[in-house]
Amino acid sequence: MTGTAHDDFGFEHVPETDQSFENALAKARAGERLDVADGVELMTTGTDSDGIDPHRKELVLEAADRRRAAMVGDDVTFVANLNNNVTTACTTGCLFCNFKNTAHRFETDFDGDHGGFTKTPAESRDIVADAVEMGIYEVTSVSGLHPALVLDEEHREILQTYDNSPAEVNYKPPAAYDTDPGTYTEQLTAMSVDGVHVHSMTPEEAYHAKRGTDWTYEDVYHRLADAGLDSAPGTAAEILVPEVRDVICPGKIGTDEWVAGMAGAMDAGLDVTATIMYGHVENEMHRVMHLDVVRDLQDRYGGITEFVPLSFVYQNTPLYDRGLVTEGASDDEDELMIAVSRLYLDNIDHIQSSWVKFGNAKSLKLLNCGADDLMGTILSEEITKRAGGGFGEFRSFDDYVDMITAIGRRPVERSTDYRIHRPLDPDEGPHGPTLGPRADGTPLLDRTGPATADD
Ligand SMILES: C[S@@+](CC[C@H](N)C(=O)[O-])C[C@H]1O[C@@H](n2cnc3c(N)ncnc32)[C@H](O)[C@@H]1O
Ligand SMILES: Nc1c(NC[C@H](O)[C@H](O)[C@H](O)CO)[nH]c(=O)[nH]c1=O
Ligand SMILES: N[C@@H](Cc1ccc(O)cc1)C(=O)O
Ligand code: SF4
Repeated sequence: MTGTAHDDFGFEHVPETDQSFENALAKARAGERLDVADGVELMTTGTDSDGIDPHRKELVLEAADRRRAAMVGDDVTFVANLNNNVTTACTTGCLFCNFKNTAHRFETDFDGDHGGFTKTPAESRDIVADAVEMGIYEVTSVSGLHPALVLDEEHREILQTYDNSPAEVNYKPPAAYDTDPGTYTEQLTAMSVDGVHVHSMTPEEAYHAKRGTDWTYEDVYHRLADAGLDSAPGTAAEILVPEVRDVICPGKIGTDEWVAGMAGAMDAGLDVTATIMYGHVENEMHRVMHLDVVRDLQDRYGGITEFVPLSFVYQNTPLYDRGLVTEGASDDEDELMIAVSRLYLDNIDHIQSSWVKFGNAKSLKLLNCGADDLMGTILSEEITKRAGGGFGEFRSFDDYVDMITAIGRRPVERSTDYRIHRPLDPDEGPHGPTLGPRADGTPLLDRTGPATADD
């Protein structure tokens, strides 16, 4: 629990169990499957009152670090990717989010500024083409739920029949807006430059792409894949416990819907990632219940390539403005989140340390707490920056090699699906990506200015 007392929100689920810390740790060390009570003991270090026991914390981190080495070895991986988000216009109003701008401010007859952006498919294509030319091979794209965004023209026709109650399906025609974002399929096709891997369409976006129809998630993800989608990000997960979602994102799809969306993507043959966004109003019981939902999903489908703990960036968010939180997760909480994710998720190979959320120093430390992947070059960042995070928008391959060799590990370029690995030799250089359609080892150069110094 972060910056608030346990009972502030009257939560039914609290971090109390009958298990002992010692028993939970023994199970973790022996490689036995953990249950929720074990996870809570490890996440809280089993203390009676609020606060982490520093010695016990080290024991948990050590167990997770050993598990990481046994599961995936000592390599630290990363990708050459670009974030290209299509629009910040959104109607959902999540209280942790400052990425979005209220959608009605983008309407042609709105008198005022919206402070965000919408890109046409042609603009998306130009941005991706430029980055592919530089050597990237993955584009990650997540967007607000713009009322004019639909799956395709067939979907638009269906939504137009809701003439009398367009609000019910959250639809408005593109003509109502200054900029037409096109359809999801048009955007994905536009971004599929030279076979670049397109990582897009969270379950929340897939829900938007099927609103007002009886289409299944599997249908919709099939059609998205035909348009160029290669894998789906498991954001929108936040905390997969209803009583927490009721506080931080009451307008969002529920836990069961998120699970159904991810399952549909995997049924359609796509890889997915999974995330948790923690360090706001939730407690350690919620975090471990979330891990349990993700592990169960992976048991049934097996298509989750990596788990990404996203530490809440609080500064510019409604949760902070309204006094519902006073800060984000502490260093101890971040370390234990990564470590318990590694120990609990015995069926997911890769745990990502997100340098956007943690900065260089902490993201490297987390590679010794159970994480094995250090994200990507991204070239552009809007979610964290708008929420008040200051860790920059770019890491070059040379930065990656320097950082990873500094902690005595081997830097390895990977494909998005982790199927291709290319180790980089620190004694050579300068380093650039080689796995992209136009990647010949030429170093990626920052187009956004130098990364912000963060440590
Ligand atoms: C900004 S949304 C965009 C995609 C889509 N609208 C959705 O909700 O799935 C993507 C994710 O960013 C993460 N995010 C948003 N605001 C954040 C914040 N202040 N701190 C950390 N993560 C945040 C959340 O996990 C969210 O699901
Ligand atoms: N793009 C962001 C990611 N993760 C994307 C990673 O590069 C990931 O490894 C790949 O997309 C799939 O394997 N994580 C963040 O925390 N923030 C991003 O902006
Ligand atoms: N871009 C998202 C994070 C994200 C994207 C894709 C993933 O597969 C995982 C995480 C953020 O910054 O919050
Ligand atoms: S998290 Fe996604 S759905 Fe929620 S307000 Fe932000 S952009 Fe909209």
